Amino acid sequence: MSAARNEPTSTADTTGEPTLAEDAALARELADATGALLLELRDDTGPGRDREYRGDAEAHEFLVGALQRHRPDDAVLSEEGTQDPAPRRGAHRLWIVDPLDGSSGYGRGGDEWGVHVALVVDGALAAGAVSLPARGELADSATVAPLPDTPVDPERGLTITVSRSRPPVELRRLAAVFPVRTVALSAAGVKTLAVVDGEVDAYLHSGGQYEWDNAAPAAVAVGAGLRVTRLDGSPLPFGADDPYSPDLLIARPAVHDAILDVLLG
Ligand SMILES: Nc1ncnc2c1ncn2[C@@H]1O[C@H](COP(=O)(O)O)[C@@H](OP(=O)(O)O)[C@H]1O
Ligand SMILES: [Mg+2]
Repeated sequence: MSAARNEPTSTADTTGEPTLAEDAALARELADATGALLLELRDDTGPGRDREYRGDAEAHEFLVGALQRHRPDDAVLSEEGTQDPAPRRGAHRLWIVDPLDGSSGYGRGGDEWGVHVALVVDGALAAGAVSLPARGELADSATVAPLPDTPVDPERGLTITVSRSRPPVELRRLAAVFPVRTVALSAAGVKTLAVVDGEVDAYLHSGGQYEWDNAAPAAVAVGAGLRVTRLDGSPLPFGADDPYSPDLLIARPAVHDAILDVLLG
């Protein structure tokens, strides 16, 4: 992909590190630009595996190339990049990106796919953005609107979004305590923004994922005041040699507490 595509004009301050707001703005602009590339590619190709593979490869090439130009000193972990941990081990600043999350749905032609761009500083999530181009949604950790921490209504129960292909086994334990309605969606960013937008109460996943699947969604969710943890209540891992990420729960604090009370009780 050519470097002529619209990219942010801001660059890192050479006298010091970019601010979190600058990093969040860069994440947003690169997620948006990568999403525009994927929309164009989608419109130029027929549905199927070829579109899926080209989407993964071309989005990766564009996004990682742009990050290297804007933040040349930073390390990058991309789903489509090298899996060798040596170049990123111990990095002070590590970008974790999924150039195309929900790639099989992208190949088929639905709207449940997105672009994830996140920054981890010294092992802690610092900034991130999620673009859902086919849904016209774009959110970043610095400017996302806060979600009110409304208490759980025990009569109404909880609406929980889950993987379309791999729904979590924990649902059964929750359904024994609350009325639970599930909303199956593809792609981690799609599910997370459904929580951020207040369309559902929680996103629950178990059975595995990778850091690129949840880093940017988690950053946006935390920016909106949501709580993001593993199902045992511990923080999500970021920057490990093995990017496997076993499970997660994303919800506003009142809902997060109510769900963990059941799962840990
Ligand atoms: N059990 C599992 N093991 C590995 N990856 C998983 C997984 N469940 C979900 N994922 C990944 O998490 C992302 C969202 O999945 P889902 O839509 O099922 O919730 C997808 O990323 P990709 O589309 O980037 O591969 C998918 O591959
Ligand atoms: Mg993914």
